[in-house]
Amino acid sequence: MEILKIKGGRPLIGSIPISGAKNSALALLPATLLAETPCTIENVPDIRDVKIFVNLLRQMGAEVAAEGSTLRVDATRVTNRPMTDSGVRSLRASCYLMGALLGRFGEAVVGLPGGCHLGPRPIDQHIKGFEALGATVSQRDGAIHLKAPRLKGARIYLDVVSVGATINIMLAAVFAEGLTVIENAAKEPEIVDVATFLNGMGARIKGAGTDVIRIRGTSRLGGCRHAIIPDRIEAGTYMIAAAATGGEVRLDQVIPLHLEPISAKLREMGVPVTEGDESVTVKGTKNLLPADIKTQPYPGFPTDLQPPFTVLLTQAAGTSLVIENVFEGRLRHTLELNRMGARIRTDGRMALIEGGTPLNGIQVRAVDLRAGAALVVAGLVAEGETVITDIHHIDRGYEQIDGKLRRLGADVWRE
Ligand SMILES: CC(=O)N[C@H]1[C@@H](OP(=O)(O)OP(=O)(O)OC[C@H]2O[C@@H](n3ccc(=O)[nH]c3=O)[C@H](O)[C@@H]2O)O[C@H](CO)[C@@H](O)[C@@H]1O
Ligand SMILES: C=C(OP(=O)(O)O)C(=O)O
Repeated sequence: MEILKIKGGRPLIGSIPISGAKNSALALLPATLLAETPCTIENVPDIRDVKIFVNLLRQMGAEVAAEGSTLRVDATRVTNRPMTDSGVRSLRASCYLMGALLGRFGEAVVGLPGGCHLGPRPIDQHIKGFEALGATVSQRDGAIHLKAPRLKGARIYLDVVSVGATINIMLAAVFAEGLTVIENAAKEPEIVDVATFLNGMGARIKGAGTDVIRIRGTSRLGGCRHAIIPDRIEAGTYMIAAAATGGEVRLDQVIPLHLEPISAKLREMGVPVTEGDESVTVKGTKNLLPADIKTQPYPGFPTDLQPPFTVLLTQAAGTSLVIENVFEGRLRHTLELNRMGARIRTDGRMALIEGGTPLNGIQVRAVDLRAGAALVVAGLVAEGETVITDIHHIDRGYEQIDGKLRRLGADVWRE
């Protein structure tokens, strides 16, 4: 089991490129199952979740060839088989096999998805969507069984704004007869990326990025070439780390508009953020103001950046409030941060963070992906050496985190 060691106290200085978005890549890979000819996907992040998903595609009979960060996926010889192994159960995005296999074969057996433990993560809205399209859905032996001899377009209102349900319904609906309308759809940039990819394959999807998405069914899709959008969560993590260490960091290959919820919050705290065409620069300040964070679906403040942002708030001059509106169990990182010297009190979905608390390097455990990212930021700020265990969680979503941090002058290594 690898660990990360960080000697804190050095400001991050310099520039690094941001990789392709995890949450796009993990939806585009299953989307390739819908194409009759090979797809080429550029800017694929080299992260653990992608490797696991590529293995799942290979298990199903797809040919996947990599050249640098470009993947060529030929899913023409894929056969439908129950997908229930540990890879499926370790990924949240494996739930997209339901929509993609239902769309392609009219039936699917897919194990219940995994992903970060953030409290309950139901899939009732995915199922509501599949049923509205005409599928029968049942759960047996830890797997979802779906069947629909013919999918028919329908009007589907999501009771909660869900990234996963929006994408899954899009995947199933591209071959549904007639018009499917998703109302109260999620608006994340990754959803727009998936719709752009599917449209490149020949699908007819309109409205992605708004809360009403219209999908007119088609009978065939072909492969296409597509470059994944930059990972706004990876970028946001480094923006936070730059601010927390009082450094100056330029992030290249980003879409500044996607980072606006984070840039706006940093500016509110007195941290200058400047935007180029495809870059953002964050300049740390000694006088960090406190701020309140309420996580929301896009374009609100992203839940995935709440854990690392909490660390920044421990360094502000005053008390800050965090309200985690998306996942009820996403404050577990605060326990480890308190062991490092933070003073954070939690109550349900709320955390009250006392600012101006020095952090000390100790051994801590990454309980999930972004809790792990929070500990990395804490380690960069802390006095002394921080040892982070269970870093396989961090590797799920950050490409070469130690290498990128070293390029910015951090004293961090993997053992
Ligand atoms: C692989 C991937 O893209 N993961 C992202 C995706 O997760 P994921 O797609 O799982 O998150 P959702 O947007 O679906 O979840 C949002 C909220 O809706 C609830 N819900 C969701 C579906 C459902 O059927 N019923 C239901 O009640 C969830 O419990 C949660 O409270 O979006 C989250 C919210 O931006 C991010 O944190 C994750 O990084
Ligand atoms: C919650 C996350 O991922 P997943 O949905 O894949 O568990 C995340 O990326 O922070």
